[in-house]
Amino acid sequence: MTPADRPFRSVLYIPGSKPRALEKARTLPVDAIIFDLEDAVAPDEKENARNTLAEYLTEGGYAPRQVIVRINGADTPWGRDDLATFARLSPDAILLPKVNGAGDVAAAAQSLTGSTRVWAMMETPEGILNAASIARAPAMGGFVMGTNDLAKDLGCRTRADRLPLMTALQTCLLAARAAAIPCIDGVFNAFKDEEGLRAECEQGRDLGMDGKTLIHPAQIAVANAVFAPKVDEIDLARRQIKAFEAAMAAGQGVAVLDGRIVENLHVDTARRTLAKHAAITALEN
Ligand SMILES: CC(C)(COP(=O)(O)OP(=O)(O)OC[C@H]1O[C@@H](n2cnc3c(N)ncnc32)[C@H](O)[C@@H]1OP(=O)(O)O)[C@@H](O)C(=O)NCCC(=O)NCCSC(=O)C[C@H](O)C(=O)O
Ligand SMILES: [Mg+2]
Repeated sequence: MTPADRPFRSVLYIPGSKPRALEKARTLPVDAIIFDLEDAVAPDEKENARNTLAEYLTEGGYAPRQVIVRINGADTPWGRDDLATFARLSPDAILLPKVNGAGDVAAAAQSLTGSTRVWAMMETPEGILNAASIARAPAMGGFVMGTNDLAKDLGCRTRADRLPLMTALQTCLLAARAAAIPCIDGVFNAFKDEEGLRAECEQGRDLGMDGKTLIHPAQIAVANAVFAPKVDEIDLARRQIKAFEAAMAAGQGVAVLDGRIVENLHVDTARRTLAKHAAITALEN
C-alpha cells in the first residue's frame, strides 16, 4: 500500500486521559486514531494525560492503525512539552490544533525526525484563508476539519446541511488535493444518532473527503462503510478498465460502456477506486 492509497475512512479521537478507552482502541476497527491531549482533556489533567498516553504508545499494539497525537497549542503551558515528549515516540503524525499559518507547521516540523508528519487542525478563519500554504508546509501530512471550533468562530448556526461551513470545507479540500494530502471531515457530535451520522458521512464522501473524524466507537461502522468503495463502484471500475483496454487494443482512444464514454481520466479514477479497495482489504485481513 502506498501512502497515497492508505485509507482514512474512520479516524477516532481518544482522550489521552482515559486508560479504558486507550486500552479498548487496540481492538477497534478504525483506520487511524487521534490520541487527544487538547480539547478532550481538562487543564488539571493535562500532565497526567501526557504521561499516561506516553506509556500506552510506548507499549504499542495500535498497528496497523495510523497513530496521530493531537498536542496542545504552542501558545499554551503544555504545547512545548507535549511536542518534545511525542516527537521522541515517533508516531505517524503530530496533529496541531488551531493552525493559522504555514509557520505554525514549520515550527513544529523542526522537532520531528524520521517519518513523523505534521497534520493540521483546520478550524480557525485565518487557517482556512491560509489553507493552500499550510497544505504545502514542511512535513505536512494531512488536514483534519475542526468544524466545532470553526462554527464557534464563524458564529454560524448548526444546520444539518452544513451550508455555513461549506466554503471552508471545500477550500480545505482544494488545498489538500493540490498538495496531495488527505483531508478528513469534522466530527458529528450527536454520537447516538446513527442516521444523522450516515447523512453527514455521505455528504462528506460526496464532497471528496477521505473519511470522518469520530468521537465514539458506535460511529465506526457507518464511517467505514460510507467511505469505502461500494460493490457497484468496484464492479464499474473493473469494467471501465477492461473496456478502455479493449478500445486501446482496437486503436481507439475512447471506449463506450453502459452508454457513457470512458476516457483515460476515468480509468485513473477507476484504478484509484481499486487501489483503495485493495488497501482496505489488506488492512482488514
Ligand atoms: C462522548 C464520550 C464522553 C462518551 O463516553 P462514555 O459515556 O464513556 O461512552 P460509553 O459508555 O458509551 O462507552 C462505551 C465503551 O466505549 C469506550 N469509549 C467511549 N468513547 C471512546 C473513544 N472515543 N475511544 C475509545 N473508546 C471509547 C468506553 O471506554 C466504553 O468502553 P468499555 O467500558 O470497555 O465498554 C466519549 O465517547 C468520549 O470521550 N469521546 C471522545 C471525545 C473527544 O475526544 N472529544 C475531543 C475531540 S472532538 C474535537 O475536539 C473536534 C475539533 O477540535 C473541533 O473543533 O471540531
Ligand atoms: Mg477544535
